[in-house]
Formats: sequence, structure tokens, C-alpha cells
Amino acid sequence: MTAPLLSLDNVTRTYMSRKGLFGTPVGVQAVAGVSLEVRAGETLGIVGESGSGKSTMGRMALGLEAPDTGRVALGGALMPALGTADWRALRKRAQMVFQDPLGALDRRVPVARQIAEPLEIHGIGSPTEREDRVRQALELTGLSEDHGRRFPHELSGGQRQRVVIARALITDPELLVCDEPVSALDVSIQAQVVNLLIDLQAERGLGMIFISHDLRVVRQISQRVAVMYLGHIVEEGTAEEVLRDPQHPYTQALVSAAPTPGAQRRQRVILTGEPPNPAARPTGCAFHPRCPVAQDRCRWETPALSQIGPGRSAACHLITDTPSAGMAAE
Ligand SMILES: Nc1ncnc2c1ncn2[C@@H]1O[C@H](COP(=O)(O)OP(=O)(O)OP(=O)(O)O)[C@@H](O)[C@H]1O
Repeated sequence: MTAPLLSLDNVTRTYMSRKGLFGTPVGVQAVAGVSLEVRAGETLGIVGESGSGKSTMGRMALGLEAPDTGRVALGGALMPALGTADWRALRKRAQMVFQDPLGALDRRVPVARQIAEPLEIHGIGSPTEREDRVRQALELTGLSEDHGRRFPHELSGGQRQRVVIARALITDPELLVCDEPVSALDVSIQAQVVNLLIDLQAERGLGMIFISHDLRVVRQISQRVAVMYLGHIVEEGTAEEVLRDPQHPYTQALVSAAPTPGAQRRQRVILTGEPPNPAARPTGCAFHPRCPVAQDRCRWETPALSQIGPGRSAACHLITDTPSAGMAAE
């Protein structure tokens, strides 16, 4: 088996947050001891409710934020500190696509020039070579040279996201982190952009992290999926298996709220209680206050993410105690 392109090893990230104007700062643990790997040519989907730490993970994967503890490595090399020459060199190899393309683009600059920017920053190619590469990137993402001459506001939302993707790919990166890349787009356009990402990923053997609330899109684009709850991965495995037959009660609730094609029919599990709040993390299993099958020990003992099958893991006492039985939410 080849070495992972990206690995996060037991990373944590805590932010200091102040309640009100004069409140004392409290630590908000956005990511709590997460390990994961992405291989070349593979897409890892990351799902979970708002505040579960998905974006923080994405930023740490690119070295835009350093973990407080743990390590991040790209191609086996430790992620250099943000802003250093080593980090800038590494940025060529790992790029990001955000949710809001308009926010990611400069309104005053024609988009072709913005697509060329990473080449200029990294001193790649002569001006003629850069122009050629921009032309190719426009074509690759389904845009014309005419689109390239326009300003961001002269393009549709889908076209703007194609520009952002073209710019992210211009340096030929090995890793692409997409944070909710289609959630701001019309549903009809979403499919086009998702298909574009699928094609590009397959053609170029990119490793990809795809962060999304939308399980259907994640199912379509990802080979593997990690489900996050309050900074922890609670279930991980192939997207096909996890979304067809979720084992963790939290994943069962997510899938039951938005079943993906092929998902096993189960009784609907409705999430009750407060949405996750990292500033008030419950003891034991963080999901226990909302869990329909929680037992006493779940309140006090934090379950470890443990293997429950080939390439499949979950963090739930009820699954790991009876591995063959799996979780029955009924
Ligand atoms: N720069 C920051 N300063 C303070 N707190 C932060 C910062 N970034 C994130 N957080 C907090 O960390 C937690 C996790 O945030 P994160 O954005 O990683 O979650 P998410 O799963 O991506 O959520 P969403 O889907 O809403 O983007 C949240 O409680 C958030 O408020």
C-alpha cells in the first residue's frame, strides 16, 4: 500500500472565545484528537453538523492553521509553519476551494489574471507559458477565453466557482481541500461543479478532502467518509458502507434525515436536544445527551474510535461492546 499523501495524527485545536464584551475567555475545542489519512487519487468526505470542526480540520490540512498538539504531514514531510518559505513552497502542492467564490476573488481584476496569480507567486513559467496554462485551466474547467477576460461579477455563481477551481489547479497540486464548494450554488449548477471535480480528481489522481453538509453529494464524490461530532471522528469507512448502513447513532440520525440512494431502510432517528456546542462539551460520549440509545456509561466514559470491520471504525460503546451485532436504532 502506498504512503498517505496527507496524514493528520492526533491533532487538536482549541480557540479562546469570550462570551459577551467583558466575559472571561473560555477554551473552545474545535478539533479534539483527530487522526486521518488521504491517499493520492482518493476523496475523503467530511460530514457533520455546523460547529463539528470540519473547516478547522481543512485549514490544518493545508497548514493555514497549526494544530495545538499532534502533527500534520503532506507527502510524508511535516507541515512547515504558516508563512515560512517552506510553507509557501508546499502550498503549490495543496490548494483550497471555499464555499463563496465571490469572496475568494478580487472584484477589480479580470478572472484570467486571478487564475494566473499562483504561478506568479511561485515564479512558475514565463509570461507566455503562464498564458498557455491559464488557457488550459479555463478549458479544463469548462470556461472560454472570453470568460477569462471578464470580472467576477460578470460571471454566474457556477462560473465563478469554476474560476476558483481553475486557480486552485493551476499549480498542479496533489491535494485539494474543498470546503462546502457547492452549497452556495443553485441545485442545478451544483451537479455540474460536482461532476467537474469528480472528473478532475480522476484525471489528475488528486487527493481530495470534500467537506459538506450534503450527504448525497458526499456519497457521489467520496470514496471514504469521516463523520464528525464536536471535534471527534465518530465513524469512518467507505462512503458506500457508512452511508448505506451507518453504525453510529449519530450517523444513523444524519442518514435518516437525508437518506442517500441505496441507504438501508431503518426507522427514522430524529435528532433531539441542543445542537453541538463546543463551548459546553458534554462529559463521556459528547453525543450522549442526544443519543436515542445512550446508556449510563456513555455519560462518563469517552468511547475511543475503534475498528469495527475492515477499513471501518466507530466511536460508540454500544457498537464496540457487541461488534458483530452492530447498532440497532429501532
Ligand atoms: N477562528 C476562530 N476563533 C474562535 N472560534 C472558532 C474559530 N474558528 C472556528 N471556531 C469555533 O470552532 C468550532 C468548530 O468550527 P468549524 O468552523 O471548524 O466547524 P464546522 O464543522 O466547519 O462548521 P460549519 O459547517 O458551520 O462551517 C465552532 O464552535 C467555531 O465557532
